[in-house]
Amino acid sequence: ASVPYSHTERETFLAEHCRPGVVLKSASCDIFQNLAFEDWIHAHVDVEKRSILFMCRNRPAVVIGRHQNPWQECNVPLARERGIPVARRRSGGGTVFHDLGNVNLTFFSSRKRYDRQRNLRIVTRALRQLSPNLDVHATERFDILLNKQFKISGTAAKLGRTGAYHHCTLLCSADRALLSATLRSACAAGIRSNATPSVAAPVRNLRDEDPTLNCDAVMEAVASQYYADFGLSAPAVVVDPTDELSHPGIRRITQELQAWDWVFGKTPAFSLDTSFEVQCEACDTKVNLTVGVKSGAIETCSIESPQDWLPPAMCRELSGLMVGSRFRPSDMAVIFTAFLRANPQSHELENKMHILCEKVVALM
Ligand SMILES: Nc1ncnc2c1ncn2[C@@H]1O[C@H](COP(=O)(O)OC(=O)CCCC[C@@H]2CCSS2)[C@@H](O)[C@H]1O
Repeated sequence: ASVPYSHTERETFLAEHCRPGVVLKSASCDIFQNLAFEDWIHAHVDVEKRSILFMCRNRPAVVIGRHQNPWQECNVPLARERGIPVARRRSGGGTVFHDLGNVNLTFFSSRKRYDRQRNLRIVTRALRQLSPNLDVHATERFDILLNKQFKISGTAAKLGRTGAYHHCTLLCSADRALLSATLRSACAAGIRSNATPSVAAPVRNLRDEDPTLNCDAVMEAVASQYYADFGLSAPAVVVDPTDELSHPGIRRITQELQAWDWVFGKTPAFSLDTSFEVQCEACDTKVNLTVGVKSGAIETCSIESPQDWLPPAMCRELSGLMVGSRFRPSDMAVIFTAFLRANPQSHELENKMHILCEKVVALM
């Protein structure tokens, strides 16, 4: 299918269209819009005829792999508090952090020409062109390492029937403190599941090695290296992933990617076994929580508290109410409020219920 990438003149479009390879650069810094654009290209463009390199940067975001558990991979409550979206991509693999100091590159090609090492060679060559002394090499698992020890790029891929894409990150000047903080889970130790685990690695920014390197220079160098492979030279074409006219159906894809049911609801079944400290008459005591979650909904739940903190009957009733609801803060708030309305409690017990609700929500 032929696709007008932007509202450029017909001549320009035809010229772009006839090329065997084209570089597209996103006008958006929204993770969901950019992931939707990848999906859209994958579904609508005939990559047998020509290859595409799509480049974008995103505002801070955590991007998990298709078969991962967000609660295991990142600090979901912290991300929420900071307004950092968690996105689930369609490709497999591990979790990475994005911000405007991180460049994302997506290489679309036919399945026949799908070659991740070749794509990564384009990237490492471009980097060496900008900074000849840079020690950058792709590994067997398709990471790019700086000085043989620091990861600057991670890879994931999606193979279709005829077409495929390989996407990778490139750390230029990302916020490493925020990267570590968001990728440190608050409850990973208590989670049991067979979701794909990430492979944590020490990371570094290219800018720390060579202060002259920045995202724009890196994107430009990768684009020329990519074009050089086709014997071409041209500027990247700017595309707008919110343009429904040029990309019919893209809004719906964006909405699907943003939905809680996709990001959190698609988590492979898991159990969480954890405990938290609560104050009991000036001394600390522990409450245990065990939940089984399937398709984002709580299937089993048990709350165990010392009798003098919360009566066992109350714990049982609450656990019962939690079963069937979704593993997310808004659902918990509704349950705790409904419980207190139906069972008025002493001021002390009501206070304890609020504490319990806060502790449970802080895990979600
Ligand atoms: N932005 C970025 N770049 C490189 N490495 C990173 C990044 N963020 C985190 N990490 C490190 O990689 C591991 C996870 O490595 P792991 O190998 O488990 O996963 C990946 O690499 C997946 C890459 C996905 C690329 C897609 C391209 C466009 S949308 S996302 C993490 O624990 C950190 O140590």
